[in-house]
Amino acid sequence: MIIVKHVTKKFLRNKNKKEQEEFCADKDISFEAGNGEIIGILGPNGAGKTTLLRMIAGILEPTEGEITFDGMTYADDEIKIKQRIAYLSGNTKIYDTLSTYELLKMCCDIYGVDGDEMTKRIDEITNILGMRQFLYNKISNLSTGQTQKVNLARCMVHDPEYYILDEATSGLDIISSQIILNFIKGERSRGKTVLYSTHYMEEAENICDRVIMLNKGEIINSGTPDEIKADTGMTNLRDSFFAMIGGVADEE
Ligand SMILES: Nc1ncnc2c1ncn2[C@@H]1O[C@H](COP(=O)(O)OP(=O)(O)OP(=O)(O)O)[C@@H](O)[C@H]1O
Repeated sequence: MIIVKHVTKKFLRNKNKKEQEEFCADKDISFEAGNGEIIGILGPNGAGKTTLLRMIAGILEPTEGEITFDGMTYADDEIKIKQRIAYLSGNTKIYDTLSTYELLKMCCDIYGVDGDEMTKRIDEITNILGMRQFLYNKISNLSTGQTQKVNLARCMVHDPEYYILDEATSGLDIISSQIILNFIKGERSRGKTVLYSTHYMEEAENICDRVIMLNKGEIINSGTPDEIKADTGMTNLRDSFFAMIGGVADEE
């Protein structure tokens, strides 16, 4: 289980040409994600989704608050946590002069997955994500969707317990998206914990057990998609979101 307790992240931004000001990218965020659950982190551009996931992945340190993974914290158990998480970020650069196979082998080396276990794991991942056809091609020659599959594949070679997925299906066609969504659902049924940020409200409604809706760094609602729809009197999450924020507004 991942527990996020009163997490805040403050950054400095330029107020004008001369002055800087502090602002909260995430403000007092608390939620829990249990084993066998997919939790959607939803919100518009700039809502604070990536910042939140980067803190949960141990890349950014919260200004305030605490994050625990089955009781472990980054302060005491950083290596143990990092051995158990998969973090997929929207802008990860991968070694594109390697082939998919070479990259997966390198990731296996990093996580200490070797011998028969490595062969089995690469084979499983290749089948699940449908990568057989381009396994030995250079990553620089792959399409956007194929590259995104490689990106997901490289963070799961160690059979992680917690998935932190930022825009996993961004830019993918419906077939590639569905392969990734099916994989995520499969991992949920194996008891894994999945945090899943997306702009696609319909997708979230489809796969998430619960969603956290963020706007301007704050949780504006959370619950099952059905609870949020009932709460706002809407028939879909997209309309619920607009109902909660009172229409379309400028970023602040
Ligand atoms: N390192 C940083 N320094 C200063 N400001 C930052 C930094 N990282 C993010 N921000 C700001 O924090 C706010 C939240 O950004 P974040 O990337 O978390 O939003 P997001 O919900 O993931 O947006 P998107 O959907 O556009 O990716 C934005 O206003 C962004 O400009």
